[in-house]
Amino acid sequence: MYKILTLNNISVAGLERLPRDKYEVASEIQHPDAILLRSFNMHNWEIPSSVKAIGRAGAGVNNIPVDDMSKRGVPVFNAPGANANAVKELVVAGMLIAARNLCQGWSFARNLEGEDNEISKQVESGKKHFAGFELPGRTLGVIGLGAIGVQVANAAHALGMNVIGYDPDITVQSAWQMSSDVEQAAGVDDLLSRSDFVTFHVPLVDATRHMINEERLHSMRDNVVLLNFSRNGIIDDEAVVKALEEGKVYSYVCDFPSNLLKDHPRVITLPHLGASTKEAEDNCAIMVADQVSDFLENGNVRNSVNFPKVYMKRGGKSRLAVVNANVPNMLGQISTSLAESGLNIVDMINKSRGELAYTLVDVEGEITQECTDRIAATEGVLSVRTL
Ligand SMILES: NC(=O)c1ccc[n+]([C@@H]2O[C@H](COP(=O)([O-])OP(=O)(O)OC[C@H]3O[C@@H](n4cnc5c(N)ncnc54)[C@H](O)[C@@H]3O)[C@@H](O)[C@H]2O)c1
Ligand SMILES: O=C(O)CC[C@@H](O)C(=O)O
Repeated sequence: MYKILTLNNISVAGLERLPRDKYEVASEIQHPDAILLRSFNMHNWEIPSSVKAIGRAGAGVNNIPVDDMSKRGVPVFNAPGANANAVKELVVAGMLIAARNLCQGWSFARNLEGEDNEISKQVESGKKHFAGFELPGRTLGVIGLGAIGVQVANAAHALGMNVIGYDPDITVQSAWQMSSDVEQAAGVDDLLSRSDFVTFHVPLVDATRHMINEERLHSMRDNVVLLNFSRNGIIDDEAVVKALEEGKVYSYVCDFPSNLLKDHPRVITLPHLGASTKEAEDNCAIMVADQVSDFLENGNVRNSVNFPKVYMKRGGKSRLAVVNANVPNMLGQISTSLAESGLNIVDMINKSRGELAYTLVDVEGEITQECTDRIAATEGVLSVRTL
């Protein structure tokens, strides 16, 4: 029986992929084999030594100590693209909400008082304060052209906007999926100087932290609208509030409320709703549950942020899964240990990623505890499992 600890609400559609005869799933459980989570902050939280895999039912993994997990030989899985449509829809909504002053107008309407004919008069005299502008012909800058950025770029283009994108590491897959009308910016500064709206779809890492600061805000067009559905920390919020007060920035729409932002009249904060649709929650949970169970049961690795992609169809009687340092002669030592136990190799795959290497070996006979202990004791081996 595998034990799965959930640290956030994970959609039932995903949990149903873990059958009860093989999996015990709970939000409190001792010695879990794997953890499923969404935004729970795992930094400064003691991850039990029994954990063999972590599944993030979402895209961003900045809440998980990925480097520490790599040192322990534990793969971290995520769900690339599974919530991209949900975020795209919210970005489009955010542009419209900002351009048409919908929050301010709604708040005005909700506070109207008096008889209906009096309300009608206030509506006609007050609405001039909420006049907005339209999207076609305006330029949207998209920073980060991965699963979400590409969908946002295509949707904005379909709405008649000019779209400029920047991503130094765009994948071939993203490039294929993106409208050929999306223009490539020379860099962040080039994009910022030409955009009426700027939206961010990058992971939070050292290189993206405070990518929008006071200096960059000055280089932007007047009345720019900023949208941050990526992560708190990518934009220097204090600098944006200053730029809003100076009239440089028109509106700031983001998914990360704070005391500084939540009551500002030109800031619209939402409670981290980007991925909060039934469809996205189901997609993410199904994807990570499948990936984690395939790893626990078969050792296969799909969509890991720290492990190489490894898939091997089951053959032979038993399977050995070894995580080790990516140094010479590990494979030689593993196969020697198997040979010393009289085990014949049926199939084998070995892949590396950075400092890690991962091997699956199918053998004809039963792998003994003595054999796994010998492999586990080999210098550079981080973990060994028989499956
Ligand atoms: N608000 C939400 O609920 C929500 C939901 C999903 C994702 N997110 C956030 O959005 C981020 C992006 O998600 P995704 O699914 O598109 O991820 P993704 O990995 O598909 O795309 C990220 C893209 O950013 C690019 N990138 C990295 N550093 C860059 C830089 N310095 N400049 C420009 N581009 C850079 C990468 O090359 C990649 O193409 C996630 O990491 C997460 O933090 C938020
Ligand atoms: O789980 C969520 O609701 C948010 C997920 C989102 O931030 C992500 O990075 O995928």
